[in-house]
Amino acid sequence: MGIEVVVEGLTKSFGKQSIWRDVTLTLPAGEVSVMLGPSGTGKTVFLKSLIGLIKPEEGRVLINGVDMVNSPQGDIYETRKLFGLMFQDGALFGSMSLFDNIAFPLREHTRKKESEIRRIVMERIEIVGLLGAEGKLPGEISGGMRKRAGLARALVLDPQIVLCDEPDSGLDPVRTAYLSQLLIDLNAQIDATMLIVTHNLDIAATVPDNMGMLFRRELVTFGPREVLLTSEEPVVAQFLDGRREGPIGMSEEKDAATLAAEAGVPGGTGPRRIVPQLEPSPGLPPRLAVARRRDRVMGMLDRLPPAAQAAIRDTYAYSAQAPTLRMPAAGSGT
Ligand SMILES: Nc1ncnc2c1ncn2[C@@H]1O[C@H](COP(=O)(O)OP(=O)(O)OP(=O)(O)O)[C@@H](O)[C@H]1O
Repeated sequence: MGIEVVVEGLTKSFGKQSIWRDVTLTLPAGEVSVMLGPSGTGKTVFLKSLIGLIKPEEGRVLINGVDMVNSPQGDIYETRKLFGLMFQDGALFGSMSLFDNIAFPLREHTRKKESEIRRIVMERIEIVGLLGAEGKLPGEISGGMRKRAGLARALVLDPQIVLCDEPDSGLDPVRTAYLSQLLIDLNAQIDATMLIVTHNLDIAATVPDNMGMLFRRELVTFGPREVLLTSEEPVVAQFLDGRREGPIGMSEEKDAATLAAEAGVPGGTGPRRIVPQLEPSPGLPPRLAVARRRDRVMGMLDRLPPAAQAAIRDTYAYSAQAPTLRMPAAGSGT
């Protein structure tokens, strides 16, 4: 099972530029979480802070008792091996075949024999639906395939925590839908704790158990998906409705005059409809996180806003009756 990630009071700036302050949240073990936020709000910096690649000035990131901010480098390096990382561009080596790209972490960080490496790599290639493409170079395949290869590479060291930085960037809506299904299938197969950074509203609506949002140097909210999806917080509502009216401007924040001029412009289009979360593809095991999440969320129900409580009750009433929202299995063309 994946490992819980506890973030406490994390604060980061670069020189005089404050990125975010006092970020506190817990990524529950084995569940899928999404971090939303307008461009430039420090989502990538947040991911890098979780693995100890960027040092926040204050706060802690606790993983299995190791603080990824303040522990000795050796402990941070060891704990980093628990992570699988998928970067925006797939970060593949252009001169290596997909097979060699995906095998790279195994050859670099383990002493496994080539036969064992082959078995692991082919297994991960199958999980991400790239069987048959393993001999190709990254330049010979589509952007969606490169992303899936990046995901396969993130999986070879059996990570217990998977971080994906904008896995949908550059993908069309259909490819993004396949990718959403792949992320849920992956969670069912490996039960890892997953954090996905994205702007994509379809991924946000259908994939995560939990959602958060960074804006104006703060974590606006983080919790069960129903909390954010029913939130009336202006920045959350604007982001989820994809509107221009609201606190988010072209350069992240609008000035007071623009906001005042917008006062009175009708906002959203009424209550948002919450679509059901995706289920694993047929033939895959159920996600173990589902039962754990249900117990966890029901235990905190009376502390959540009324709209979120109602949505959570609906979620579980719905899943008891008709547990199916599913994309076809990923094909090799995406
Ligand atoms: N190593 C660094 N040194 C100085 N500033 C940095 C560094 N890394 C990131 N920044 C700054 O931190 C801010 C947040 O960047 P980040 O890439 O985390 O945003 P983001 O929310 O991931 O954006 P996007 O959604 O556009 O990818 C930016 O202003 C960026 O210039």
